[in-house]
Amino acid sequence: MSAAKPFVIGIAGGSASGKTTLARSLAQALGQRVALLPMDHYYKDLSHLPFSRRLEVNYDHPEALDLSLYLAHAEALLSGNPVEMPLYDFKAYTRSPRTERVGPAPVLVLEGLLVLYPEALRRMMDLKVFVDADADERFIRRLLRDVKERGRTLEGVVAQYLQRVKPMHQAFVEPTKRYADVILPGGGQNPVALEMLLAKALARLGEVGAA
Ligand SMILES: Nc1ncnc2c1ncn2[C@@H]1O[C@H](COP(=O)(O)OP(=O)(O)O)[C@@H](O)[C@H]1O
Ligand SMILES: Nc1ccn([C@@H]2O[C@H](COP(=O)(O)O)[C@@H](O)[C@H]2O)c(=O)n1
Repeated sequence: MSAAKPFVIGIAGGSASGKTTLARSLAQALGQRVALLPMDHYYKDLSHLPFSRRLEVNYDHPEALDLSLYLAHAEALLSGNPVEMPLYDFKAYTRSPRTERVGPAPVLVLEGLLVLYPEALRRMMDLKVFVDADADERFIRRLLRDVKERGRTLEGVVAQYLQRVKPMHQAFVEPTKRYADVILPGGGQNPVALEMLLAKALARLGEVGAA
């Protein structure tokens, strides 16, 4: 007997809106019942390019991501098969040589800047969430995070934000908000929103168990 189709939650939103925070809170609450596929790990492998050339890439354009591989991995998990998820190294601006095995689970969370961008991904989702936060708050969070965790400088974060992050957000990320079933204001630390998403996922798990 084949397993029931997973309940698929898509979590999109601008950079540093709180997508990862929300997805991790869901994963923590659901434990083994969740498979988490962060799109951040699916930036194209640029290990063939010298470091200086990697710095010139526009990482906020959909072309920077290996969306075909992301879609293939999401489809595999939806069909009950495990995947070897690439791991991305933000300090090296390329893929790490290591991968991480992600197994199928009753709840599949697809999280990332552009998860609502490809129609094929949207069609897979049972619940589409857009995490919203004011641009100034996102910028401040990103600045703190990128300097602390992603090996960036203050000047570098500011230049990248003005030249690429902001215009690409307006061109590719913000327009996907219209596809969302739920828009969560205030970022990824919204306990009421978390409770609501959990209730929806648990209700679906209950239905699956009863079938
Ligand atoms: N509601 C919030 N208030 C303040 N800081 C937050 C909030 N949500 C997330 N953060 C912090 O902002 C940074 C970016 O959050 P993250 O979840 O990584 O965003 P995203 O995945 O959307 O880029 C992290 O350092 C995180 O701890
Ligand atoms: N080498 C890279 C690859 C991506 N980025 C930035 O990551 C942002 C998306 O991740 P979030 O967790 O912030 O959603 C995106 O805005 C890219 O600019 C990077 O800086 N370097």
